[in-house]
Amino acid sequence: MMTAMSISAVADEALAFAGPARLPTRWGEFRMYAVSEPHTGKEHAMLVVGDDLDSDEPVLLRVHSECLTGDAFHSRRCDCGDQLERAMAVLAEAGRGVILYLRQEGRGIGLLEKVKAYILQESGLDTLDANLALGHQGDAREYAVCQPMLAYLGVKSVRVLTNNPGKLDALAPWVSVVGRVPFWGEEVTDNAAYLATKQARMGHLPG
Ligand SMILES: Nc1nc2c(ncn2[C@@H]2O[C@H](COP(=O)(O)OP(=O)(O)OP(=O)(O)O)[C@@H](O)[C@H]2O)c(=O)[nH]1
Ligand SMILES: [Zn+2]
Repeated sequence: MMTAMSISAVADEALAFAGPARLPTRWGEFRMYAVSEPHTGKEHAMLVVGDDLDSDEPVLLRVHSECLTGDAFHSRRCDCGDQLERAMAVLAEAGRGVILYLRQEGRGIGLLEKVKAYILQESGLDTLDANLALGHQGDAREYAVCQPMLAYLGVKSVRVLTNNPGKLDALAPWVSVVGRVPFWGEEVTDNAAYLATKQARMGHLPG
């Protein structure tokens, strides 16, 4: 949950937006925007399909946190890459929707620390305890930047593709969250324990 201070910190900040540019994909054509956050140096992305995002009809929304290992390398330690592909397929099929791709790798701890966490997991810790053992929060992500990103697109109400109720709570102050679309990636041997831990210890809803 964001504090009022962190919400206003982002709202007051001059984000830089570039776009839209065409992004043709195997699922269909998206419009892509880049969003630069000066105070962190992070560059987020927005993928958009369809029009009239500012109408009263809720927009399908996926808020996806960066996972280089899953999204780019197709690692099966998690379900992130599969979720990203499914989100692109669902939105392209629906003909209207938004993906906010947030550069908060490793639930916000960064790639270096995530790899350290993976090594700890190889000696028996689960995904939550590995973060804690390294002195991090279990989930260090924050979603305040979603507010100006959605406002830039004119999005007023959303149906969110997620199994993480925390994301709905995080978005609720800024946009009308009218529903949730249950959303998960493929479960395989290599990610089964990870998915089980998310449900048992991190508040995730079952698929
Ligand atoms: N620290 C850490 N981060 C991980 C690990 N596995 C995946 N991640 C990161 O977790 C984030 C994705 O979070 P998830 O818990 O899979 O899913 P979610 O976004 O909370 O929920 P959904 O919307 O239902 O997908 C990405 O930033 C990944 O890089 C891990 O073992 N350790
Ligand atoms: Zn992942």
